Amino acid sequence: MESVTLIAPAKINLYLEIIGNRSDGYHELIMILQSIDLADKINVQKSSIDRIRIRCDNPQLPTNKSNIAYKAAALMTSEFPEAFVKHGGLNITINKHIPVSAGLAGGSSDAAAVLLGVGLLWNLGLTQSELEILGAKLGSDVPFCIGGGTAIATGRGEQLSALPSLENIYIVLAKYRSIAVSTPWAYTTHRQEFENIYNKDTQSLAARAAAVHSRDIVKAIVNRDTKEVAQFMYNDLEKVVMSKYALVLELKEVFVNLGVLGTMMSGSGPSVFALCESKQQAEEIKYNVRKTIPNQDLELFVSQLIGHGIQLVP
Ligand SMILES: C[C@@](CO)(OP(=O)(O)O)[C@H](O)COP(=O)(O)OP(=O)(O)OC[C@H]1O[C@@H](n2ccc(N)nc2=O)[C@H](O)[C@@H]1O
Ligand SMILES: Nc1ncnc2c1ncn2[C@@H]1O[C@H](COP(=O)(O)OP(=O)(O)O)[C@@H](O)[C@H]1O
Repeated sequence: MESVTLIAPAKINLYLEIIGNRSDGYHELIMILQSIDLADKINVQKSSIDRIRIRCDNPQLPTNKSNIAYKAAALMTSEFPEAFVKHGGLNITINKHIPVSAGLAGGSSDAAAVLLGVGLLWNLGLTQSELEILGAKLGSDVPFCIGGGTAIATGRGEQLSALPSLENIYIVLAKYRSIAVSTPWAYTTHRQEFENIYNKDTQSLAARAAAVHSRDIVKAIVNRDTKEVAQFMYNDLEKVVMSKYALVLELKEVFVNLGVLGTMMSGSGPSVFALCESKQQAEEIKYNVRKTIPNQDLELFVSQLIGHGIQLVP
C-alpha cells in the first residue's frame, strides 16, 4: 500500500465540567464528547524523500512543524524508527472543512487520522488503545478522535469510556470566522474566576452546583432521550467566552428564540450548536438564523451526530 485516505470528523462537547486543577497545569474534567459528520479529508502517502511534508488547502494553517498533523507524523517516526527507515518519508495532504480554532477539535482529528494512516501504511498492527496512548502525547482530545462516537472523557480528557451511540440526531452549528478563542486562555480565565468568585460567593457556588448534571445527561444518552440530553447539556467554559465575546452569547439567544431543543457552546468555543428535532427542523433553524444574522462572517452548518471516529476511504 502506497497511500491511504481517511475521513477525520469534528467533535462537539455535549457536557464539559471542570472539576479541579492538576499539578501539571491542566484541569481535571468530566466531558461528554460527540463526533459529528463535519469532517476533514486526510491523505497519507509514502514518499521517496526521507522527510515529512504537509500540504493544506487552507492558507490560514501552517504547513511546517507546528501543524499538528506534522507532529503526529513526527511522533510515528520517533516511536517506530525502523519502520521509518524501511518505508521512507510521508506526504500528508489536508482538505480542511472543519472550522479552525472553533472548539471542534479539527486539528486533533487530523492528528488522529495521521496516526491511524501511518500505522496502516507501515503495517504496524496498532490497536485502538495503542493509538489512543500515542494520541494522548499530542493533545487531550486526540485519543477520543480516533474511535469517536459518543464517549465520556475524564482526566484531562484522554480517559475514555464509550457511551451508547447518539447517531441520526441533527444539529445546527454556528461559528463566526473572525472569532478565535485560545483554549489555554479559556481554562486560565475560568480558573481565575472560580477562585475569585465561586470560592467566596456561596450563591454562585450553589447556582453552579444546580447546573451540573453529568449523571443525568449520561442517563438521558443511555435512554436515547434527545429532549433530556438537550436539557442537561452544560459547559463550564461558556461563561468566560460569552463574557468576552457578546456575539457568541447572541448566537445562543437566537437559537433559544427559534425554539431549538437545546443549545450550547462547544469546548472552548466559539462554535455554538443547537440540538434539533429533525433534519427538516435543523434546515429551517439554519435558514432562520441566517435571516436574523445576515453577517457573512457567520458560518452555518447542518450536521449529524455520528457513531464513529476516523474512517478509511475505501
Ligand atoms: C476545550 C476542549 C474540550 O474538548 O477542546 P477544544 O475547545 O480545544 O476543541 C479540550 O479540553 C482541549 O483539548 P485539546 O485542544 O486537545 O487540549 P491540549 O492541546 O491538550 O491543551 C491545550 C491547552 O488547554 C488547556 N487544558 C486542556 C485540557 C485540560 N484538561 N486542561 C487544560 O487546562 C491547557 O492550557 C493546555 O495547554
Ligand atoms: N491540522 C490543523 N488543523 C487545525 N488547526 C491546526 C492544525 N495544525 C495546527 N493547528 C493550529 O491549532 C490551533 C487550534 O486549532 P483547532 O484544532 O482547529 O482548534 P479547536 O480544538 O479549538 O477546534 C490553531 O491555532 C491552528 O493554527
